Parts: sequence; C-alpha cells; structure tokens
Amino acid sequence: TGRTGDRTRNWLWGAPQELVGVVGLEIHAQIHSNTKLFSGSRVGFQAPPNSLVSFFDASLPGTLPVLNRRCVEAAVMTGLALNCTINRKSLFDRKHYFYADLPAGYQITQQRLPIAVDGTLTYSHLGGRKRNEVVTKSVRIKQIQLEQDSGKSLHNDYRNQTLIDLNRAGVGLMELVMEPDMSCGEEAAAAVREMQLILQALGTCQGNMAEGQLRVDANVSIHRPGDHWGIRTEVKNINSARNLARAIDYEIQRQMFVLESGGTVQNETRSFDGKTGHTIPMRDKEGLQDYRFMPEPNLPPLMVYEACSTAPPGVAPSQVVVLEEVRERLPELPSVRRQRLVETYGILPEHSFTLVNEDGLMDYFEAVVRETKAGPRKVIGWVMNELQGLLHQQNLSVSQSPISPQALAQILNLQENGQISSSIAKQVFQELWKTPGKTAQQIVKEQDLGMVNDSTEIYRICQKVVDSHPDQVQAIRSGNKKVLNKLMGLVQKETKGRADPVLVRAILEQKTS
Ligand SMILES: Nc1ncnc2c1ncn2[C@@H]1O[C@H](COP(=O)(O)OP(=O)(O)OP(=O)(O)O)[C@@H](O)[C@H]1O
Ligand SMILES: [Mg+2]
Ligand SMILES: [Mg+2]
Repeated sequence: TGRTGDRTRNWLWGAPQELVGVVGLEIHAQIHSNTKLFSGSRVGFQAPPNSLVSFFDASLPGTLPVLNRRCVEAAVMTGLALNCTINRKSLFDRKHYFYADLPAGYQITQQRLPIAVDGTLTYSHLGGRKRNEVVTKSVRIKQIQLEQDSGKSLHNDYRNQTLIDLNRAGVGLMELVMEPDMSCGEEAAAAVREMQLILQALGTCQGNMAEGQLRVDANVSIHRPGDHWGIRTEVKNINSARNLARAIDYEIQRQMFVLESGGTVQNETRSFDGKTGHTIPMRDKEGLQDYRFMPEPNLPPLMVYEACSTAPPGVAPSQVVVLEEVRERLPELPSVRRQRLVETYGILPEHSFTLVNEDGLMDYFEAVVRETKAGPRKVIGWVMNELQGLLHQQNLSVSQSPISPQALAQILNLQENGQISSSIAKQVFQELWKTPGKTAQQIVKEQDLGMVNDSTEIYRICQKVVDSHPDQVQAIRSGNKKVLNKLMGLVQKETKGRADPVLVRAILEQKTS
C-alpha cells in the first residue's frame, strides 16, 4: 500500500493513528480418546501417578510409535468442522527441547506439513452501543497439527524436589494455530468459547479449560493500522476464557505504556497471574530456542483418503481414515443449531446464543416447548428471565434446577387454560423452586391462588373500586383512558391477582363509559 510506519508521514495526513492490539491464539486441545497418540496406554486424569505409562511413553530404547487412528479421525473431523483443507498427506517431525517431563528429549509434532490448513472459525459476541446486538466475526485458522502432550512436573518446595508424572506423556493433542486476526480480549474469549462448543459438539475434545483439556496461548502485539506488525509476546498459563480476556487486555495496555514511554517490546514468553491480573516474564523460556526440527524417522507419512475406493489395494478399511466417512458423522454445529432455533421457534438471535452456550439450556427449553400449549416465545421469556434469574442467583447449572422442564410446562399450562393469572404463575414458580416435591396444581390449591371464576364476585369488587374513586372515574370519562389501568390494579389488589384481566377491563370500561 506504500504506507510506512513513519509517524511524521501519518501526522502529515492528519492525526497519528491510534495504536491497536493484534491477537493470535494457539490452542492445544487434548484429544478425547481412550488411548494415547502413539501407544496403547489408557488416557485418564484421576489415575495414580505413573500408572498409565507404556515403555514407549517412558522413551525406553527400542520402542516405536504406532499411530492411533482415532486421534487422526478427531483431527480430521475438527478440521472439517472448521472449514480446513485436509492434507491427504502429512508428516511428523521431532521438536527438541530439554525438560524433565519430556523423557525422549523431543516432542513428535507436525511442523512441516500438518494434517489440516487454511480454515476459519466464525464467532459472535454481544456488541453495539447497548451491548445487546449480536456481532459476528471470523478468524482464520492457519493450521491444525497433531502432537504429543508432555508429562507433568510436580514441584514440592517443602522437600525441595520435583516429581514427574508421565500419565499425560504422549496423550494426543491438536494444536490449532490461528492467524492474528483479532484485536482484543473480548474477541479472543468469544472465539475460544465458540471453539470449545464446536469441539464439545464433535466430541473430539472435552474442552474444559480449568482441567487443562483446552490450553490457550495468547500472542499479543500492538501497531498502528496500516503499519507492519509489532513484536509479539506470548502469554501462557491462562485457565479460563475470562482470564484470557484479562491477560490480553492487560498485555495490550502494558505494551502501549512501554512504547509511549520510549521503550521497545521484547519478544518473550510471559505468564498470567490471575490474582493480580498482570503478566510477568517467564524465566525458563528466556532467549531464543533452537528446536533442531528433524523428520521423525519412525513414522511413515500420514495418509488420509477421500473414499474407501481411493485407498490403495490391500489396505484394510479399518486401517485408514476416510474423509467421506468422517464428513458423514459430523454432528449439528453450534452455529447451525442457533439458526435452527431462531427459524423453528421465532426467538431472538441473542436468545439462541444463550440457549446454545449454556450447557443443557437448549434441551431444557425444547422439552418445555414440547410439553406446553404456550408458544415458544412465551417459553423463552420464562427460561431467560425466571429460570436463568434464579439459577444465576444461586449459582446453579441447568441440570441442578429444582424445577424440571415438565414442572415449568405445567405452570404454563395452568396459565394457558385460564386457571391462574400471569403474576400468579410467577409466584407459583417461586414456590415450586422452594418446595420442588410439590406440583403446580397442589400449590395453587393449597394457597388458593386459582382465578376467581365467580363473575358476580368480580362485578362486586369492580363496583366497589368505581364507587370509592370518583375522581379517577371522572378523569376516564373526560378522555384520560390511562387511568383505567390504575383502577384495574386496584381490583387485582383486592383479588390478589386472581381475576381474569380481560374480564376486569371489560367491566370497568362499561362502568366508566
Ligand atoms: N505480530 C503478531 N501479533 C500477534 N500475534 C501474532 C503475531 N505474529 C504471529 N502471531 C501469532 O503467533 C502464533 C504463532 O504460532 P506458531 O505455532 O506458528 O509459532 P510459535 O509460537 O513460534 O511456536 P510454538 O508452537 O513453539 O509456540 C500464531 O497464533 C499467530 O497468529
Ligand atoms: Mg505453536
Ligand atoms: Mg507459540
């Protein structure tokens, strides 16, 4: 474009451009599989230390890797879901570094030719002036590579010891590398959240960040739009989407401060401290590492075939990964699911986000819709306000709700049948929450909350209200129809909200005409 980073020149064209953040993520997703990437050891996280370790995992001389087909399928399925090109042939490499939890002294990864490349992840977050509009963006996926996880070092400061647990050594990982297309913490958090939902829908990774099944490294730099990219730092040890956003926004601010006070940003690895909200340089990663990459001699190229018929003759179908078959098994993805909810039920896009993002909420909503005569738009109001309200207040998940979808459907049915009013329905909901053993009908009966069906009684109460409020009646007669609502409120107060509002309005209109 011919633009340079020269501030003077920018200044000549107008005010210097603001510095903006540039963010690129590397996501390590543990593959959900029974056994490790290159050995038959079981994958498990609660097992006693070093109980799930084969000779290969411990790098005993003479052991050889055997590629786990399920891990390859998981990577292929993830690549397809992210619109990647699946490389029909990919290669494994050795990446060398010295660390106690890496007994071989190298990690087998895919540096030169990874299994999937050139994808996109589309994600959304709430934006706009009132922060209630769904803003949709996308980030390019540079590549997905298969690699081994390392073991775990357990530092015991008291005994001045480091113990090694190799249970995790050799577990299959997918490293998803994104292009630096994002600009702030909020975008990165939304993208990771969407990735998490996709992986969980596919079943290729369980996606729990706190348990380390999904580990995100944030690469952060700043520059002026149009200029070259700035020098990046890489932030590690981020254990939740919220902390990811905090770490990135802190890092952008820190780098701005460094530049504005005349310094330069160092290309370094930093660690996020959730307590202080700061990032600090990581000592052990200082300096440029030379990984001495080399082709892995013990593994042939990894081949993936379009169809069974394109596999070479003599190869057993159980030995190969076939794209056609994996494509067929792709489940409904979160974005498609949201669209389906909006189209099927006529609900707002932002509500479809909440339904899909909260574990179990969509199933809850659809179960209520199936069991009630109330329309889906009415049900969504209840799920978003009454249900979510109490769940959040008490820090419960949907599966812990004391009110089942069936019980909520019963409340709504009572209202639809004209047996209780809408305000009473809410009251019954609150009661049922406290005493989940009961049914909505029982509560209505015990507390005498049913609609007053006796119309002479309603006429009597309306008359009483009209007689005792001559000024208001006068106002209505002279054209101020809004005052009618006040009289309606007074009638409902007398009946404790149990009179049919349509009937009350009709009677009052007649009496004040
Ligand atoms: N200027 C930049 N600002 C922010 N992010 C960047 C910038 N340049 C590159 N990135 C991001 O840095 C990441 C580079 O990851 P990649 O795996 O290719 O290499 P690496 O970080 O050097 O290696 P390793 O896998 O050992 O961490 C990508 O996510 C990319 O989007
Ligand atoms: Mg990387
Ligand atoms: Mg990196």
